[in-house]
Amino acid sequence: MSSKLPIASSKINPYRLINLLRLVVLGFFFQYRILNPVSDAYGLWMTSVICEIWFAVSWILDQFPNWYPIKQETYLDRLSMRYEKEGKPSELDAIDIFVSTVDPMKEPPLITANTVLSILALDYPVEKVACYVSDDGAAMLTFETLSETSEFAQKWVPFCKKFSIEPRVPQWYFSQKMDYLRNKVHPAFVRERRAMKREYEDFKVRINHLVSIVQKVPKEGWTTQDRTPWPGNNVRDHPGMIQVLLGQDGVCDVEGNELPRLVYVSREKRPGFEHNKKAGAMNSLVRVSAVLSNAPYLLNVDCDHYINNSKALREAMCFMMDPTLGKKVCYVQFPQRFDGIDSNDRHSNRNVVFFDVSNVVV
Ligand SMILES: O=c1ccn([C@@H]2O[C@H](COP(=O)(O)OP(=O)(O)O[C@H]3O[C@H](CO)[C@@H](O)[C@H](O)[C@H]3O)[C@@H](O)[C@H]2O)c(=O)[nH]1
Ligand SMILES: [Mn+2]
Repeated sequence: MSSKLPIASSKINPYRLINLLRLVVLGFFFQYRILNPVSDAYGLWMTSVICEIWFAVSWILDQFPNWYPIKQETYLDRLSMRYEKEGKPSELDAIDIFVSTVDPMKEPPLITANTVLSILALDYPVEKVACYVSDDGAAMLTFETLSETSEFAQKWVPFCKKFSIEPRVPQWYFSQKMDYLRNKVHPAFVRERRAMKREYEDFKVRINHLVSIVQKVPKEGWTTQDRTPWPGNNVRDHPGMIQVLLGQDGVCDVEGNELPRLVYVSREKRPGFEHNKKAGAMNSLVRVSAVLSNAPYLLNVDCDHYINNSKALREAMCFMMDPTLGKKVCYVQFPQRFDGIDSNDRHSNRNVVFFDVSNVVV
């Protein structure tokens, strides 16, 4: 196969035009209603009839995209062929991944740890992945959790890569009710899986222990292991904190392979300054990552958005690094799926149409 073939393809989406049309019609209608407020019964009747007609037309317009849906395809093998030539270092572009968290009591540390593990175990050249965790809660609990996570990753990452585990999120992987031996041919798999499950349970207990300790804050505030006070003891007034946890000093996994970089960041907070929530956190991560790894691409996830497909970065790069399509694409949005939905599904999280059908790549 020629390496000149496109690595992603995309057809024009007529939906944009239809939406524009709907907006224009709706705009005219509202303008008409505002200029001619109704007071009599006939006017009210007319309004409801117009609304009904409009919703019918609108529904018909909604059907068009189904007749000619936008179709996007990625070709992972071609991406590899083009940018990962045998005997040469990979030419895939580097990606900095941002994870944000605030309050470890509302966003449990075990969830953040799982998200980070799913990132560290991604199928992408390790030297091209850097994971930055923004802690807006300046919580020592989050810091300690990440430190434990970096230790556990040294076992979890090689296990995932050796046996092509999916998804690379221990909590979800071990709780799946499926035949985990399917397609597994390695004789050591069962043994190593059992050992890894035990390791994960130990890890979970260590994190639970950390969570239980922080329930009672000492009077003088937290102190770090070297007895210095934790700089984030005052959440609203503290200096910036940056700690590289993986990806330096030659820390390798248990098989001797390198791991992606993992960095803890808690931006400076001072009273009287607007911190702009997540957007502010993302801004400071852009600055920190620019100094440390400065990758040309960024991936942004919340602490509870774990990556459920180890090839996700490659999928996105098919669009970004395609010689023709890549020039027109500025971001790729991944569809969201929800786990642990309550039985009544109050927020309609099982409805995947919004993410799967109207998902956009612009
Ligand atoms: O001061 C803050 C406040 C929030 N966050 C983080 O921002 C993310 C989203 O905040 P959350 O309150 O959890 O909003 P959600 O409704 O759960 O998230 C959805 O809505 C957000 C706001 O539109 C988007 O940013 C998210 O990506 C999207 O998943 C979380 O990771 C937070 O940890 C910060 O880093 N700093
Ligand atoms: Mn959230």
